[in-house]
Amino acid sequence: MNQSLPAAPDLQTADSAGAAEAASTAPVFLVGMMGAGKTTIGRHLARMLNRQFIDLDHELEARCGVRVALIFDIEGEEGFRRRETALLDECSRRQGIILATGGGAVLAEENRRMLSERGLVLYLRATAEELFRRVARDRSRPLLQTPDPQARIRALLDQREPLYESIARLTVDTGSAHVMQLARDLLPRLRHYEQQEKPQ
Ligand SMILES: Nc1ncnc2c1ncn2[C@@H]1O[C@H](COP(=O)(O)OP(=O)(O)OP(=O)(O)O)[C@@H](O)[C@H]1O
Ligand SMILES: O=C(O)C1=C[C@@H](O)[C@@H](O)[C@H](O)C1
Ligand SMILES: [Mg+2]
Repeated sequence: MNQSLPAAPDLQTADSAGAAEAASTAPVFLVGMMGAGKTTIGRHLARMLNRQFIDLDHELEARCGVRVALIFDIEGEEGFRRRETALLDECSRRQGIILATGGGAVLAEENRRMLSERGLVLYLRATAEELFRRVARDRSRPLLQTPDPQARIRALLDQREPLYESIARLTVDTGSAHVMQLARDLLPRLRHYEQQEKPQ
């Protein structure tokens, strides 16, 4: 398509009361499939920990001024992945943030390296059936706009599960628990991890 996306504005910096402490704390990266709960749980976690929350898909949309689906339409998945990698490189350097990645951010080896080297990778796991239930009615995910989205989810999960697992320091089965409860249960695990990581 002969259309180009607008130039990107700068990343907004949200100040928070915990900014001073967060400035020296490694970022937390949420990975997992579409519908795993990265955006929803990440937002709760950030609020509970008084950290800045960044959602990579939303940040990309804010910078391009269009939705992810339109980026796929105009530039294809390849163009989207290039933008995703560039933005991940920038955002993953920020200390103290909670970053919800896109479901396919783990596909590129370069991205996996950034994630595992720069922060704590938390994998939100769910079965293909659960994922399908959560995203079935949502039309915003271009990779699921196929005649059989459930089969697509299964195929993507088979391909990606080993990639999520290869970089995850913590894994959480999201099952049927409420997202708020999942975030609450994660707090002590994150704190424990951060204590261990602190230089003695
Ligand atoms: N554990 C859960 N139980 C029930 N519903 C959930 C759970 N986790 C997420 N959801 C719901 O599933 C939908 C998708 O969640 P969310 O957008 O957070 O997923 P995501 O991992 O960010 O997906 P994407 O990679 O496409 O951005 C939302 O409506 C959310 O409320
Ligand atoms: O799983 C994926 O590949 C994607 C997930 C979403 O978060 C978006 O990043 C986009 O829809 C692609
Ligand atoms: Mg999301």
